[in-house]
Amino acid sequence: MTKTAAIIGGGVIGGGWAARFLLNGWDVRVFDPDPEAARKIDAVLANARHALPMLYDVALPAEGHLTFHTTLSETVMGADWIQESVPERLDLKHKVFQALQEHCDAGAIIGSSTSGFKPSELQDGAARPEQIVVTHPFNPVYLLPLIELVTTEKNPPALITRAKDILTSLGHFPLHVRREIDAHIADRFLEAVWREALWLVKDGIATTEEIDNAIRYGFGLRWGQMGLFETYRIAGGEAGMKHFIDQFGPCLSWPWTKLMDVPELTDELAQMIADQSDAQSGHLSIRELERKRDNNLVAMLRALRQQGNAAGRLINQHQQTIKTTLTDGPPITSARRVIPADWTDYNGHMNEGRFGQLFSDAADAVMTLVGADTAYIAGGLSYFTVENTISFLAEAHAGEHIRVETRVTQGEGKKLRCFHEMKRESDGALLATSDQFMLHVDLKSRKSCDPRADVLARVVALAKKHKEA
Ligand SMILES: NC(=O)C1=CN([C@@H]2O[C@H](COP(=O)(O)OP(=O)(O)OC[C@H]3O[C@@H](n4cnc5c(N)ncnc54)[C@H](O)[C@@H]3O)[C@@H](O)[C@H]2O)C=CC1
Ligand SMILES: C[N+](C)(C)CC(=O)CC(=O)[O-]
Repeated sequence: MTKTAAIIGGGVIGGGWAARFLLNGWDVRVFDPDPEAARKIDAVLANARHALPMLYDVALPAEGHLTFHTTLSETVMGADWIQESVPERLDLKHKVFQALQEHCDAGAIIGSSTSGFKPSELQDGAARPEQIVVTHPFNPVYLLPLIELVTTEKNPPALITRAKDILTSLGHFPLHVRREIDAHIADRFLEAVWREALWLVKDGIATTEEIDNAIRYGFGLRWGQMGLFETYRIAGGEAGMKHFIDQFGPCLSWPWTKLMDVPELTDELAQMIADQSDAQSGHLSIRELERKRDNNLVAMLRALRQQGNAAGRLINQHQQTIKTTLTDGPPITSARRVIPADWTDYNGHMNEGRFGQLFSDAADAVMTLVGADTAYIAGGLSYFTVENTISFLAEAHAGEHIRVETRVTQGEGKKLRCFHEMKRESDGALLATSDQFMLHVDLKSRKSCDPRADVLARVVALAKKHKEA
């Protein structure tokens, strides 16, 4: 049964949560008194629909239904997950929890997006404190995996486990913060870095752009794949972490940083920062900046997927849980996906090599269907493509949803031949075809041989069925 999420507060963060749930097949109800809320969520959704599917090599589940509601009761009634993302004011959050707990199921999980409040502060005075946890996301919520799940001893272990499972099923990485603390874990770092940056601007040491350059050309790249401690472990050389601490630890008490001291945010300082930021990025609208950020994030995350590391490993694991059903056809829908931005080239369209990749993925699906799957290959038998004729019929672009339809045109002995048609989902346009001829091989001798009897029987039956249809 389709699950339902209730989004309370549909601003920057609520919109991101709505997109994450919707694109993973949940129905989403939104409550936000702002008359502009639907328009704002639409804009976030447009970004999410462009970016999130590009992360995966398979199609995401069918989108859920999005509805807007004028009462809190209608929004939360029967919802499985309620995500509060109203402005960062404790009195407002208390008011919202009080009102929604009058109508929501006692078994529903209530997550708060709060950047800084501790869960015990949120639970204070609630009718059912055990339902309320902090689920602190990172912007853009639809792309960044981290959710800081902060709990108290009032939250039953079963609820915490369920919360982790649901977040994981959405492609998130739930980091369980077991001991609550103001601003959780990540925002404490972000604040420290931000404080230091404000000093550097105020003291005229660096502009906003120079500070951003110091991050994006250097340690920002390191942090994205190894974090802080693993990076510093390497920086200690062969002697490792202990040597690193001995060498650089004393610097922490030298006057390298202003540490806890916060510059007064006078109008003058705020204006200086705003002016520098305008000079740096004012030529792009917020939507253009978001699109640029999202495309960069997708490309970086896909690179991490290829290495099977950090957030990339998580996305690989999430993809395994997305169900794709292969049927005999004809035709077999052998691939369905979105074209990622990093598959396009200097001509502004999908590069020819990626057409080959897609047809190769389609052939893999046919192999799985006949039983020549990963276990079969690990056992030493497989198929090799020996001939492939591709016709390029129309351009394909980043963000387009496409599918490959395959007919098995020959299946006898060692021979397996497929005719693939790549189509655009939106209008059914035929983008390319591939006539692919494969031979069954023994991976040890690297010579052609007959398939295992059961695989051969399926290949023969499939070819017969497709010929007769
Ligand atoms: N913006 C960010 O980078 C991040 C924000 N957060 C947290 O997310 C929460 C929301 O922040 P943003 O989305 O940035 O704020 P926002 O100002 O963009 O959105 C807040 C939304 O809540 C709505 N709202 C106000 N009162 C409401 C009520 N009684 N019921 C329902 N909706 C109501 C507003 O109309 C607005 O659309 C805050 O707790 C914040 O700390 C967490 C992570 C990152
Ligand atoms: C600025 N902020 C404290 C609201 C930031 C966050 O909470 C997380 C983020 O997305 O950077």
